[in-house]
Amino acid sequence: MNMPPLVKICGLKTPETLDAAIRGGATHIGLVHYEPSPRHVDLKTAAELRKRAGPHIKVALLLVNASQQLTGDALGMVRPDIIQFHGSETPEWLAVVKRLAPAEIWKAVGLKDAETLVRMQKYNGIADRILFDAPAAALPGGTGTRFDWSLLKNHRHSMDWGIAGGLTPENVGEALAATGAPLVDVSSGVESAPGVKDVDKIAAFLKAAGR
Ligand SMILES: O=C(O)c1ccccc1N[C@@H]1O[C@H](COP(=O)(O)O)[C@@H](O)[C@H]1O
Repeated sequence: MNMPPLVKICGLKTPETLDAAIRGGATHIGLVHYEPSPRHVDLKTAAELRKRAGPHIKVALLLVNASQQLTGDALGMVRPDIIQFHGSETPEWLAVVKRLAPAEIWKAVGLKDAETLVRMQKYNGIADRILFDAPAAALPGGTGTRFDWSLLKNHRHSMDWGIAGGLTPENVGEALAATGAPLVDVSSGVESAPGVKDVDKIAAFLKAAGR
């Protein structure tokens, strides 16, 4: 029997929605610390949610082009299992953080075309996982936009990876069949309004993904 994919529910802001993700079998949750996002949580709230999540689910802290100071403060306060870099962070910066922080390093990459798959090789050996997302628009992510899944069809992955961008309870099965992704990440597809998570949609997404 095929193993179910890893599933990350991102952009959680409340204990109730965190509990729904855990109850439904999510393997990862994400906390967004990026002020322009409707899912932004301050570091105190992120630290409280991180504690509530407990040891059995992996917690990712999402940062976008954060300064050295903010990155250090955020890691010190929240102590995430994973740092998800979702901006234009360089491999050199990720390597510095990797040396200093006891956390996995994930790098989101906006998958525009086949050339992107070549360019992202610069993160090989540095990022612990690549997260393919739609190319950045007004916001660098969390916009509910899909990328062309067929770009990954015959790609030979040299790093651990996953997909994000416009996933919903309705299309996650198709996305998994098209890409064979070992991990799916959703944010706006399980919301009733921007930044407002819906516990029923969280449950439906986890079920549709096979959790
Ligand atoms: O969630 C956000 O607001 C966000 C802001 C800035 C960068 C990334 C963000 N979210 C991540 O984007 C992808 C796709 O999200 P969606 O499902 O299309 O809404 C996902 O990894 C989110 O964690």
